[in-house]
Amino acid sequence: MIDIEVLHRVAATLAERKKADPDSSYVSSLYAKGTDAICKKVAEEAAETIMAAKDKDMLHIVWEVTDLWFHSMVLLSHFGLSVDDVLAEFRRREGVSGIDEKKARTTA
Ligand SMILES: N=c1c2ncn([C@@H]3O[C@H](COP(=O)(O)OP(=O)(O)OP(=O)(O)O)[C@@H](O)[C@H]3O)c2ncn1[C@@H]1O[C@H](COP(=O)(O)O)[C@@H](O)[C@H]1O
Repeated sequence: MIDIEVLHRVAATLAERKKADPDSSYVSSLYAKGTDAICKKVAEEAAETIMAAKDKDMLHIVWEVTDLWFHSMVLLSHFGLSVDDVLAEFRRREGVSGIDEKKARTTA
């Protein structure tokens, strides 16, 4: 299994890029363009993931999901949120069936 620490290392780079020159860094250029541009990239990568899945193209599914995770991480970083916020939410949900969770939501 590959160590999840790569996500933390990339997240640390994304934080550093807040101080970088948008001409020399793709991530800085996205921060400079702002929330709408970052959201647009997230939507584009989600759409490209769907197209790869429809084509049953395993290599492109992995590439597009990586692009989707990456741009989602840029979005988190843009709002001062971290990978750990998402991992903590996964941990909170761990073992809770989506079916049970939905039932609890609709009866509340
Ligand atoms: N993981 C990534 C990563 N994944 C994808 N991309 C870039 O995301 C961009 C958008 O992907 P697309 O497929 O939409 O490409 P495109 O059509 O050319 O893009 P647009 O012109 O539509 O914006 C491409 O330029 C990819 O190179 C990434 N850019 C950076 N990283 C990480 O972020 C770090 C910082 O990057 P810089 O800020 O550029 O130094 C890097 O060291 C990496 O660890």
